[in-house]
Amino acid sequence: MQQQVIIELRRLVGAQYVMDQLEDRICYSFDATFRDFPPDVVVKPGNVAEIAAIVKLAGRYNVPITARGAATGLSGGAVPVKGGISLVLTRLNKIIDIDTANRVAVVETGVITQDFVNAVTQAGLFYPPDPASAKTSTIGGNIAECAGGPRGVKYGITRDYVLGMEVVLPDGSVVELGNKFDSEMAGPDWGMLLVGSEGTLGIITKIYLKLVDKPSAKQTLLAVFTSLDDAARTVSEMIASGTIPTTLEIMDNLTIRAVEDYLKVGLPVSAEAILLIEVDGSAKAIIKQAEHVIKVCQQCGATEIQTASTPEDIDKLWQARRAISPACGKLNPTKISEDATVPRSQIPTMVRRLREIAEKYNLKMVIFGHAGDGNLHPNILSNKHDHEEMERVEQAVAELFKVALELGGTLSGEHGIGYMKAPFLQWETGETGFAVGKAIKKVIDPQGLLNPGKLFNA
Ligand SMILES: O=C(O)CC[C@@H](O)C(=O)O
Ligand SMILES: [Zn+2]
Repeated sequence: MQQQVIIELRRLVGAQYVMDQLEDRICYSFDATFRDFPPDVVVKPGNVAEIAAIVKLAGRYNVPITARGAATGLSGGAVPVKGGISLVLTRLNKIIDIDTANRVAVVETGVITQDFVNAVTQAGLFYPPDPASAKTSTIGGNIAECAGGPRGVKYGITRDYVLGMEVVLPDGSVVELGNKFDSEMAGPDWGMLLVGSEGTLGIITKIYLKLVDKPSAKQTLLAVFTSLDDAARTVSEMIASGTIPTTLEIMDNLTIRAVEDYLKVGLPVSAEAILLIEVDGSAKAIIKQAEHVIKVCQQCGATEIQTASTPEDIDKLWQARRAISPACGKLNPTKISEDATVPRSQIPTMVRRLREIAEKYNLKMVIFGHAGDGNLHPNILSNKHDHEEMERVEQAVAELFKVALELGGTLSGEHGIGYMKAPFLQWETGETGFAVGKAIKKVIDPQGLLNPGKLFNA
C-alpha cells in the first residue's frame, strides 16, 4: 500500500487511530477462525463522517476495506483476505436511544451486544437474539453475519429484529436504508440486503432495532438421554407437536465431557446426549408448556429430566452452554466449526449423517447446537498444522454441506459465509442466484472495494 494512503488516513482520523506496524497488523489479521490475513493498515474511525472520508480515500487509491467489529466470527467474514484497510468500528459504541414508546432502539454499530441487551432489559423490554459471543460481539457484526443463538427457535435471529440502518456506501455517500418503525414499508426493504452481507455492500454505522415484551416467567429443563438419536428425535417430535420452546439445545457426549472438563458444573458426563430446554411466557403458560416438554422427552426415551429451580442453577446451565466453544477450543485451538442448518424434521437424519462423516474421514467431531432451529454445530477437532488431516477435514466439510443442502437446508444458520464457505456458496444459490448476487455487488460496489473475496466476489 502506498505510504501516501497512510499519511492521509492519519490526517483524517488522527495518528493514534491508524496502525501500520507489523505487531498491530498481526493482531487484526484473524477472527475466531484463526487463519491469519494481515491488513496493510488498521484504522479506527470515531464517526460516520470519518468512515465516509476513509471510503472515498480508499476508492481514490483502489485500496480494499474490510469492516471489523469484535471479530468473534466463525467463518472469516471480518478478515481482510486481500489486505488493505481493516476498518475497526468499535469506537462507534453509543446506544443512541431506547424508545420504549415505539419499541425501537437506535444504536451505533460497535455497541457490544450484551451491553445493548442489558440496557434494553433495564428499560423493561427484551431483545431476544443471543449469540454465544454476546459479551464480546458487536451489534454491527451480528447484523453483517446475521447472528442467531439459542433463542432463535422461538424468537428468530438477528434479521428478524433489524428495522433499518445507516450505511456508508462504497462511493462514500451515506444513506438510510429500511425503516425506523415496525409499521413503515415504503418500497422494497433495501436494508434487508445488508443483513448477512458481511460488509461487502456498505459499512453499517447505525442501526434501528425492534424490541419486544419481556416474558414474565421462564423454566429451564435438562433432559438426559442414553442415545444421541433419541435426543435428536425428541427435537423434531417437539417441534412437530406444536410446542415451540424458547431454546432447544443439543449436546452430545463429547461436548458434555469437554464442557465439564473446562467448567466443572456437574453435567451428566455419562449421558450420550442432553437437551437444554427453556420455555417462557406467563407464569401460567409455562407450567403447561413444561409439562408438554417433559411428556415429549419421556416419550422419546429421556432417562432423566431435571428442572433448574434457582436462578443460580439456571445460570450454571447457560454458563455451561456458552462455554462449549471455548471448551472445544481448549481441546483443539484450531478446530473447525460449522453451522449448516436443516429443516427441523431432518435433525435426526443430519445427526446420523454427521456421525457417519466423522467415521468415514476418521475425524474427532463434537456435535452440539441450536437443534430446535435446525442449526447444528459440528466441530471438527482438527489441527491446522497437520496437512494430511486437514485434507480429510476439507472433504468432510464439503460432504456435510452437501448433505445439509440435500436435506433442504443451508450452509449457514448464523455464522455467515466468510472466506471459509465462499467456495461453496454457489452450491446453495445455484448459478442464477449467484449471478444475481454478483450483479448486485457490481452495481453497488463497481470497484470491488468492500471486503473482496467474500460472498459473491469469491
Ligand atoms: O463454536 C461453535 O461452533 C459455535 C459458536 C456459537 O455459535 C455457539 O452456539 O456456541
Ligand atoms: Zn451457535
